[in-house]
Amino acid sequence: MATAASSLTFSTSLPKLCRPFSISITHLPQVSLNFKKLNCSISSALKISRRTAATTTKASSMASSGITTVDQKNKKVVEVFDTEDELAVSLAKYTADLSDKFAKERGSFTVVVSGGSLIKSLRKLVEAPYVDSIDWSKWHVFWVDERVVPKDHPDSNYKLAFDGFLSKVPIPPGNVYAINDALSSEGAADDYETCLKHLVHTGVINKSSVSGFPKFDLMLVGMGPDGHVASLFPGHPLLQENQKWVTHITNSPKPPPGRITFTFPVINSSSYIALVVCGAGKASVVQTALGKSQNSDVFPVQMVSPEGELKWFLDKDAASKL
Ligand SMILES: O=C(O)[C@H](O)[C@@H](O)[C@H](O)[C@H](O)COP(=O)(O)O
Repeated sequence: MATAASSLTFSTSLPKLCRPFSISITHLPQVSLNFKKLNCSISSALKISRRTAATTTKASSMASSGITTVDQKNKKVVEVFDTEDELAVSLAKYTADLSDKFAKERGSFTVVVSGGSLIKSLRKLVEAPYVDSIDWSKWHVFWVDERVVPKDHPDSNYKLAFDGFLSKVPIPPGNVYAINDALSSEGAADDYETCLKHLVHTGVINKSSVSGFPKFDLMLVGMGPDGHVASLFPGHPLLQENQKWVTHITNSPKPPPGRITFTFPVINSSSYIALVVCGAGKASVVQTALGKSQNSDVFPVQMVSPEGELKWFLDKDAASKL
């Protein structure tokens, strides 16, 4: 495991983007919307089965542990856990399995994280058996969105991930791609996009043969109570961005206002997306996205439709209206 240090210098091999930076750490340290997929009833669209039993169960009883629903056509899986702790155990295994798969297949594993409660849900990865069994040297870590603040600021998604996860595993520092926080929001977004282009060019990040956008191996993302993902908020024009890989927002409804964010074409080119949603405050949006709600709003989370597999990790509170 990585050890704490009072001052760490992270550097990347990139001259322009993801420039080398220092941080002092005191304590250790194709947007084509497929509306056919949206608002469909789970009972009609998904094959529902118990993971641990051979019996078929009804959609209305989803809110109990170990129930998996599979939409084979759209490669969508919904799993509901009794507790967030059980969810975290399953999320760690899912991530570790994909790490093994991609490390073997392509010699690197490109992982994108969000901020928010997701980072806490990754805590089992830094425990046995995964902390010792995962080949962390193959990991390359990116942010699906970042607040444009210094890296040691309490609002920084980098700091959140570093304190809760990255400082506890031996990922090579040069494989951790933080934003250049010396730039404006617009400059940081352009800089991050140039960084991604370099890494696609050098083959670290795959490129989608379908969309032409970067194809990350795994995105681990949360969802806000308003249905936002990354920094793509309901009703915002950025939802329609279909050219840029990374864009910026200066009026985020969730503070702080200045952020960069991946666009939907990048998100939806992914091989795997784990959408991690916990808490009763998110149950209504989950119901609209996955259940029988008559709500005609289209939340950003409903625009998540990767080339590969989408897996929802829900706790029973978030699934309580299904
Ligand atoms: O920078 C951010 O604000 C996050 O990346 C954001 O997109 C987050 O993932 C969701 O808001 C869910 O956050 P919670 O899980 O904490 O509700």
